[in-house]
Amino acid sequence: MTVSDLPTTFDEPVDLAIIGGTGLYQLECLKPVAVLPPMQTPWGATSSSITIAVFVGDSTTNHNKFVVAFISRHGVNHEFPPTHVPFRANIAAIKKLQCKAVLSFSAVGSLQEHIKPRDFVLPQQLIDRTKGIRDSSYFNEIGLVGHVGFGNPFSAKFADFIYQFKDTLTNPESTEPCLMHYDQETTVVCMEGPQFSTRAESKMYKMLGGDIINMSVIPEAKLARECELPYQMICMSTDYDAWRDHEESVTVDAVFGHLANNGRNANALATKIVKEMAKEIPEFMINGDGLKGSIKMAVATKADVMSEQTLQNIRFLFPEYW
Ligand SMILES: CSC[C@H]1O[C@H](OP(=O)(O)O)[C@H](O)[C@@H]1O
Ligand SMILES: Nc1ncnc2[nH]cnc12
Repeated sequence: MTVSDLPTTFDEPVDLAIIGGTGLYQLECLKPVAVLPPMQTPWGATSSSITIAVFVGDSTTNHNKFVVAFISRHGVNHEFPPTHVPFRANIAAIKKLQCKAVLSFSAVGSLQEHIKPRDFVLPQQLIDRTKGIRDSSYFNEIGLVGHVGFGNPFSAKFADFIYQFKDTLTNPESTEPCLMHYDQETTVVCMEGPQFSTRAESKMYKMLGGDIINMSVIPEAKLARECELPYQMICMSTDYDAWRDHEESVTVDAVFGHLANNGRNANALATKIVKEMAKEIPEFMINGDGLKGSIKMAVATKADVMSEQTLQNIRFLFPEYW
């Protein structure tokens, strides 16, 4: 059976959403059972079709079916630049599919000597340096106002879960091992792009406390939080950005030079994560990681003054609240 013969609908709830970024337009470890065409949402269509894969747990556990949905952030042919990725549609689709967490992959530049190209990083903090031109909220319009807590933008429980597989990473073309970096202070800077940073900007981001830099964690992380979804980004280092004066500043060639190894490691890591989740769904996915109910409290506008259109839109995300 080829991918085009697969069903284009899937009616069961999905457990985990995976978003692939630059160089990760599909995950080989996912054997698709359905491919949904780009989903239409009140915020437009998703950036790609949605691949559905099913994993079966082992007989020692009572949980025997685990469903994963995969979306390609930039489109499968990398059509959407970071500024124009339909982030709101992507996260709304993930919510509609009833996913319980979002695992996101991203190619990043390193702002620290000890984070080498091909290392992986699980950031826990972020600095937003985008330019305010992306649609970053579902609750930022006249007639619908919401203020959502974002002090801890990532899911530490999810990161803990991923970190147990740190030894999965390999680097067969080199004697240098690939490391996974994780602590509560590790910070990703998100810039607008699409151009890379100047050397002065790169040095400033280091001074601000940045460890890695990309162009896509904002607004993805904000929107996942607005959908009460535990969210963790796995950042895959590809370059040293522009702060090292003695070296050429980052180019797309440098980034692409590491994508194959990073892609292999992403597949290996995703396989471990999904297989382990299929054996036993982690607690943070069952209880919602402390986020359940937060949006009902965060939306300040009274439902009786919301327009029919507004209600229709938020019911797409939260039919249980409005
Ligand atoms: C081609 S390098 C810049 C590009 O790479 C990252 O993409 P993604 O996060 O989707 O892996 C970065 O955010 C930029 O969009
Ligand atoms: N140096 C860099 N800056 C921003 N995004 C990136 N993605 C990969 N490398 C990057």
